Amino acid sequence: MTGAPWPSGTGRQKDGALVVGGVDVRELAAEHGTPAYVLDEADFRLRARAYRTAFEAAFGAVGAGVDVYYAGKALLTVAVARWAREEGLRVDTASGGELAVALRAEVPGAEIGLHGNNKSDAEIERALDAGVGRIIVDSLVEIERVARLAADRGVVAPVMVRVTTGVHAGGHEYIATAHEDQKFGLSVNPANEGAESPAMTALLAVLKRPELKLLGIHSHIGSQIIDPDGFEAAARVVLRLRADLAERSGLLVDEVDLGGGYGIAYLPGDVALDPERVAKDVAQSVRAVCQELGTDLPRFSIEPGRAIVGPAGLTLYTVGTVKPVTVSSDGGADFTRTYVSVDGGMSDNIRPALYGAAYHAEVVGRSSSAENVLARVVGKHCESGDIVVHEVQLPADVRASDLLAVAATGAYGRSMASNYNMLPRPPVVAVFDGASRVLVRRETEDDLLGLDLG
Ligand SMILES: Cc1ncc(COP(=O)(O)O)c(C=O)c1O
Ligand SMILES: N[C@@H](CCCC[NH3+])C(=O)O
Repeated sequence: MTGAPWPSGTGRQKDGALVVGGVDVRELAAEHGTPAYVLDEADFRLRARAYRTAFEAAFGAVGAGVDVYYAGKALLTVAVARWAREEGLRVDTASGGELAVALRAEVPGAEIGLHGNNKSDAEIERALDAGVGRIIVDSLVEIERVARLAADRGVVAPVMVRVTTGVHAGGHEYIATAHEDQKFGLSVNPANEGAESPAMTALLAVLKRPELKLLGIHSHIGSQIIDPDGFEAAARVVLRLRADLAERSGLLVDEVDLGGGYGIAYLPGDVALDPERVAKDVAQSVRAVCQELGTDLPRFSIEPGRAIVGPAGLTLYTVGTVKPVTVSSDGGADFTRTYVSVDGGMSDNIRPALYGAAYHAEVVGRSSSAENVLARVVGKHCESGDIVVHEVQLPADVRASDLLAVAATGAYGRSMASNYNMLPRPPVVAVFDGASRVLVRRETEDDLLGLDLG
């Protein structure tokens, strides 16, 4: 077993045990316990480099520069932020907490972006004090607040305006972000015919404030996108808005950010978005649009998160209760589904419950010559929707104390984890070149009880 959806270089030993980053998962389980998030450092670096080099090459070829920001919301630890930076990426943050991690990792402020549809004054102040390279503003009221807080400090805040292009893309309604009826950004479409669009109003409002420097326009259309057409469509809308703004104000802004959203393989046989292909397609289309509009090419940036860290991670669990359940099906024959319970669940991966996300799992501590059976991997929470993998074929002899790994959990697993049912959150363990290292330690009951003041 090698290749997607597992980290590159993952394979089986002769006795059937899975090896990731050169480390046998049985060793990982013995040393760090389960459940554990395992992160293949080499795979992360490979993907970070692949995105940077693909976009630099494609955009360079059409005469445009590009910066790649790693979207920290997918998974941000101090080491991960350092890896991103060492691979030539900047870091995109979406809260004061993420900003704190990036700063702890000594990412220079100038290489950090701050997002958020509801930033607090404290978060904006922290960003200004850290000298972040850009604050992506999300509303008219925020423009006024950033300007006021910058004025208090006697600084000029570099800002981008997040716009919604109306391009609908992404794997699930909750992760599509550029349609009209949701909370992010300012629409490029006017509320009434002939009126000014909220996006244009915001851009002009920024230009009026001497405490703000308008760097450019930002668009993020959604997440887990497999068809690159959405990026091209959104780029076209943003470049047109940029040209309209130049006509209105005389200023052709320098930068355009196309956001993140690059899709990955979750299941065997899934095809991930190819960074080289999407970079080439988008670069060629932005050159064509700029030619049509008669404008110079801006500097571009992108913000991939999932595509860098998702496939680099897997979650290692120990199997507990195994229960065959007879399922009666409407009109068809009854069938048996084997419920395989593991020692984590929706607290370490909420994505199946939240988005109906599909994952792949294998028994990884041994080989088995048993036939496969239809299985459902479930967690240990008090919730019937606590499903880790809806449907997967597992060997019929799957049993308590087996190690089970779920692939492609690097993104939005740990970062969206909770303590539901007072479960301590699992550690993040990096593997590299035959050795493992804890990046974030396992929580303990004392950690949780320490928050409870009685
Ligand atoms: C503004 C912004 N940038 C980047 C990302 C990262 O997205 P992904 O992890 O899908 O690349 C997101 C999340 O969807 C986002 O909201
Ligand atoms: N959390 C989402 C990604 C989108 C969030 C960022 N806007 C997921 O797990 O797929």
